[in-house]
Amino acid sequence: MQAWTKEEFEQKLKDKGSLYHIHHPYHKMMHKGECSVEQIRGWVANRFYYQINIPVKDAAILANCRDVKTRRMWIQRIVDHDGSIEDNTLGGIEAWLKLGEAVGLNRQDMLDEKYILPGVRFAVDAYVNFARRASWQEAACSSLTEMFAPEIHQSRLNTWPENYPWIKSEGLSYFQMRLSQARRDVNHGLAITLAHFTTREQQEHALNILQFKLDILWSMLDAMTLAYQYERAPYSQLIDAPVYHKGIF
Ligand SMILES: O=C(O)c1cc(C(=O)O)c2c(n1)C(=O)C(=O)c1cc(C(=O)O)[nH]c1-2
Repeated sequence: MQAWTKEEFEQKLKDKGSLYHIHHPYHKMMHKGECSVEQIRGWVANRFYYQINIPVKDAAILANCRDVKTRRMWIQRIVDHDGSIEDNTLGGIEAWLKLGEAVGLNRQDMLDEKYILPGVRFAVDAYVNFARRASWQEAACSSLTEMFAPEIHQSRLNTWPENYPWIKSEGLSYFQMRLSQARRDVNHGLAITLAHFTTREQQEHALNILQFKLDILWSMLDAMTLAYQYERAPYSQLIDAPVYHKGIF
C-alpha cells in the first residue's frame, strides 16, 4: 500500500481528535457546569497521578534517545512539570497541587496518592511503561494527544469561573501555563512523527499508538465516572472507605 503524503498523514493524526477525551461524558458534564464538588475533587485528585508521571515518562524517553538535538529540546518538558531551581520557577506539578488546594483538597492527601483509583493508576502506568520500552520516536508520537489539549485547557479557563465560582481563581494557572507549552511540544512531537513514520505500514502503526494514548485518557475518565458519578468505586459496596494499592516498584 502506498504511503500517505506528509500532509495526508498529519491530517489522519489530527482526525483522531474526534476521539479525544474532551468528548467523554465526564468532561462534557464538567464543561457544562454540572459536576458536583465531589466530582471536581475526584477528577483533580486522580489527574494528579497523570501529572506526576508525565516527567517520569519524559525521562524514560530521554533515556532511550541517543540524539542530542532531540534530548536538548525534550528535556524542557521535564523542567516544565518539575520546575527549575536555577530559574526559581515552580512547575506544573506544583501548579496542579495549587489547583487541588483551590478545589478544597488536602495537599498531603494528594501527595500520598490517597484517592487514586486503581483504573486510573493502571491507565497512567501503561503510558509510562510504554515510554520505557518503545523507541523514542514511538513515545514522541504517543504524546500527540497534546495536539488537542489547548482547546480543553482554554475551555476550562473560559467556563470554570462562572460555573464553579467556589474554585479559587489562582487554582486555574496550570491551564493557562499549558496553553503555550502544549503548542511548542506539539510542534516538536509532530515533526519527529512525520519524519520517522514514512511507509504506510509505519504510518498506520503511528495511528495505532495515538489510539493507544486516547484509550488511556478515556479509560481514566471511565474509572472516575464509575466512582464519582455512579458511586461504584471499587469495593465501595463492601467497605465504607476503600483503600487501594499504592504503586509497586
Ligand atoms: O488536561 C488535559 O486534558 C490534558 C491532556 C493531555 C494529553 O492529551 O495527554 C496532557 C495534558 N493535559 C497536560 O497538561 C500535559 O502536560 C500533558 C503532557 C502530555 C504528554 O503526553 O506528554 N499530555 C498532556
